[in-house]
Amino acid sequence: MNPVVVLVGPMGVGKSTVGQLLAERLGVGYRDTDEDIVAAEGRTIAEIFVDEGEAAFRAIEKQAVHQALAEHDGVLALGGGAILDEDTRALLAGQRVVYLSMDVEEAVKRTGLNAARPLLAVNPRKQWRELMEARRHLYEQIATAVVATDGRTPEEVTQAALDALELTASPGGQPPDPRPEDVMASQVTRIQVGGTAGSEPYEVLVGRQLLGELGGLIGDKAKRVAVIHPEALAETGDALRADLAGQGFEAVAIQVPNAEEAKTAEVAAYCWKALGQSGFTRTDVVVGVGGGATTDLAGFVAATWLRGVRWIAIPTTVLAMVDAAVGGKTGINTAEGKNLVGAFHPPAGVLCDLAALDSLPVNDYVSGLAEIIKAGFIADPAILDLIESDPGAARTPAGPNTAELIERSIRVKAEVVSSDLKESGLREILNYGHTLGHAIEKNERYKWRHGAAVAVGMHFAAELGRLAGRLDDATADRHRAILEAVGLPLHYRYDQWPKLLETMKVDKKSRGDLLRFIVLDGLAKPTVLEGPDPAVLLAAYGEVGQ
Ligand SMILES: NC(=O)c1ccc[n+]([C@@H]2O[C@H](COP(=O)([O-])OP(=O)(O)OC[C@H]3O[C@@H](n4cnc5c(N)ncnc54)[C@H](O)[C@@H]3O)[C@@H](O)[C@H]2O)c1
Ligand SMILES: O=C(O)C(=O)C[C@@H](O)[C@H](O)[C@H](O)COP(=O)(O)O
Repeated sequence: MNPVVVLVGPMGVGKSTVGQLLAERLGVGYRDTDEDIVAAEGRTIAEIFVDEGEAAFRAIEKQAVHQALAEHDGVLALGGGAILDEDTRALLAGQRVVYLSMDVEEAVKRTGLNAARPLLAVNPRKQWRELMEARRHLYEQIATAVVATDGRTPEEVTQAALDALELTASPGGQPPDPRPEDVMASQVTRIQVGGTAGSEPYEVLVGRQLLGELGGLIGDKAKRVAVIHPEALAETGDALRADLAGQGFEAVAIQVPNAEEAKTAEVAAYCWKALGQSGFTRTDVVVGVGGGATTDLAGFVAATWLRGVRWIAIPTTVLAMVDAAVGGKTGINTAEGKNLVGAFHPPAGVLCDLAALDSLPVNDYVSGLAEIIKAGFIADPAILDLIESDPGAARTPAGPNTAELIERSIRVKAEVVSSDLKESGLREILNYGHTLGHAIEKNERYKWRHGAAVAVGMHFAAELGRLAGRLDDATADRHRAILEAVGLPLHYRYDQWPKLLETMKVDKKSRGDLLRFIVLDGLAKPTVLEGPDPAVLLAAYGEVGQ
């Protein structure tokens, strides 16, 4: 007999609450090995620890866990340290195991100085950090699904576990057959970028709990690590710095302004100064954690310091995950335009931890959908189908297709930049919607979200394609429908056209006086439209301007 689901994770993560909810939803029984121990011993776990010490408790626990694994066919929750035992881990291999995770701050918030939890009686933050460090890889080793609990209600965690395991709730019904082979999907996805056309290969990882990968990416040559983060992620930046310091690096956190305010020469100079003052050498490493503005800046700082040092991107917005952090375009804005100063400098690795998206404001989340939709129109129409199947769900990280949308979009970008890193041809297709989009951003002094401007820009590009006789009506109309359905804008001020046109003339795709736009010849058939008739351009803007 095997449990349908085994729940593991640190103490206080909510295994009992979620376990009972899961059991209810699956129509099976619930059992908790900590409760078994307390009932059999007639003492609390804290009392066993105090009376006999941890080793004796672990022996009692091992026996209780092995018995429950053999007897129980419902949902089984294990104590936080049960996985420390090698035989127990071996028994769990091949079973459906869900690791409920939480970060250290959340753990301290939930359990604090709770004396009933014997391992955390003093200095809880330090103890938690050590406990997590020691156990995280063991949880991950045996887990078939990892479900983050931070900021989620027990009901949301339960649903996430069901989704991750692809289990259907069947209240009162038969428990599903365990299908261990179908649960690996929740593991980390690795997408390779580069490795062709003379560029170094690197990986984009998509999943949860990925920070354990950071040390390996930094490598053993680095002595110093600079963590560049925006104001909004001050705690994350500092926690990363502290973790890296704990691993023996001289780690500094460099806080920069949120969003586009970070992409200036002044902020880049501030970062250079911080690197200079910390004695940053060629073997040291920059880590950029944040949205696309932060990763663009961090990559640029890494590209320019000592003419180029290693950097790692930890994107925390959907837009940065699917686009900005991948592909090595780094840069800053100037008063004259968007990204006018920059360098091609690919990262050594990209860690897309989906849990980061839970704290992202909805407007920033939706802004990222513009680049996902772009990837759909230029290369992978399945993306459009997924969004159209439930546009409301696409607006939130809890939607059922979030990981697939992100991974598909990254694959589009990875394929393009792998064959044309420096934009000598094919890579221009990634600029779909950006020619007008960037002009709008500049006109708004970079106060508009990038994705919103790109959405208007894609609407314009679709109308331009249609009026130039390239794009069929159905595909052009599909632009409006899908952008509108997810809540992205389609229109901009009509009276601004002369200014926008002037800005577009210095777009990076322009050659001399020749304006160049990416348009579609059909769905997923991007092409370049050179020197369009000014009357056609104005007519296309007539559809967009209001
Ligand atoms: N290099 C490229 O290839 C490329 C591609 C696409 C876009 N970009 C650039 O990316 C930028 C836009 O990136 P963006 O949409 O990620 O915006 P952003 O970086 O401005 O982030 C949006 C806001 O969310 C905050 N934030 C980030 N992560 C958060 C989180 N997890 N929780 C709460 N708040 C969070 C940020 O501090 C910021 O205030 C633009 O500058 C654009 O030009 C670059
Ligand atoms: O990676 C690319 O190439 C792109 O064009 C992706 C765009 O989504 C992105 O906004 C990029 O920063 C634009 O680059 P730019 O060269 O037009 O500034």
